[in-house]
Amino acid sequence: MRRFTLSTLRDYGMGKKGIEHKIMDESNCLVQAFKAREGKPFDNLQLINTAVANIIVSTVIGVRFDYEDPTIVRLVNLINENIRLLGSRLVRLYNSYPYLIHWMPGPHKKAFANMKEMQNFIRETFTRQKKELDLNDQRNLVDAFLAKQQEDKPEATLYFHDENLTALVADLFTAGMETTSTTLRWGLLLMMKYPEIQRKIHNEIEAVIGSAQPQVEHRKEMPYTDAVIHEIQRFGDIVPGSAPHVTSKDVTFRGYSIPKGTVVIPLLHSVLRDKNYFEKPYEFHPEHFLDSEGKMKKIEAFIPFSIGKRSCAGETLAKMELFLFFTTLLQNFTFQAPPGAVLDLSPAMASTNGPKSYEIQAIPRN
Ligand code: HEM
Repeated sequence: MRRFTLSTLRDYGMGKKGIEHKIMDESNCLVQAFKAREGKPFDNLQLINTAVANIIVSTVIGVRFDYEDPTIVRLVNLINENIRLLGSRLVRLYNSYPYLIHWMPGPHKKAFANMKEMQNFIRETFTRQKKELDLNDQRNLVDAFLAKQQEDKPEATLYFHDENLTALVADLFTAGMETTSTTLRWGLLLMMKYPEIQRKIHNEIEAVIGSAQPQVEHRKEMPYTDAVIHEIQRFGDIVPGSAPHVTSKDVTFRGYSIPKGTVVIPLLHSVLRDKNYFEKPYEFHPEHFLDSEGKMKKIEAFIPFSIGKRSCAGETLAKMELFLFFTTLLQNFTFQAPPGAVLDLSPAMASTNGPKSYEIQAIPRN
């Protein structure tokens, strides 16, 4: 399924110019939506979520939605609520002792109900294109999946069944939306907190891009902005426990024997905060990623997408989104905190590490 997903996402634009243009267009829509706030304080959660969701939604089903469209708003709200519920104390306890907690009332019940609702919603809204399927003109990932269903091979019934289609689309929407938008929201919060860093990015944008549209090829000429984006990901540490894995055979690791079937939780958090690699692990310090000449420095402990065979399938897409959305927003705005606002950099409680809700002022730069 991973192989199918990666190659199909690639066929429909991921990692190509096509997706770059989609993100550039979406960044411009986001700029317009921010401008409509006229420099007044607002919470950027819904707008950033929806803009980022549009990229993965359009790759999977080939359409984009306006930011107020009830379909995308509902999708984003369901994902957000689940991310929040899955991080609650009782759900964490449930994950360790499911048999004990299962019958008790609590957020785990709501999380299950929500997941069901999301799957129904996805089934009804996003995957009902069987009737329109033209095998000679496959338009997106869902079409490609439905075409596989019709092949005369054992995989067609083993893997490419309707239930897996719904699960795959739900996973892609969740993985593709929440992570990138949370990182961008950390980024804007940090820009308000550290105006001098924001100023340096503005200067680099002026020197390298001017008033042109930011493109991925600008990144190699913008080491400071690149270093800041890396540091946002390191400091934000948004998936501290990666995804749980299970050993597929008995393993001996550094003298410890781990039997087959053991759940292993790789702590990306401890690597992203390793003082052997990062001079100031608990501070926001973009210089971690710059050498003495101000050039980008590669650090092997920078692993926010995890590593290995099952590392993030959307890494290339995510990096492109982070650079284009972030740079386009900073090209157009100076971000500042509303008067009297306290900028809290401790994460909110959820299954990913997102910032606590905050208000921001986007002051147009031209
Ligand atoms: C800043 C953004 C992102 C971060 C930090 C991130 C991080 C991660 C991490 C830590 C994992 C777990 C890897 C493991 O199990 O070892 C993962 C898995 C995954 N991510 Fe991302 N991700 C991001 C964006 C995206 C995007 C945009 C997509 C969209 C296609 C995506 C799709 C996936 C998928 C499909 C998996 C499961 C891979 C598998 O199990 O084989 N991610 N991601």
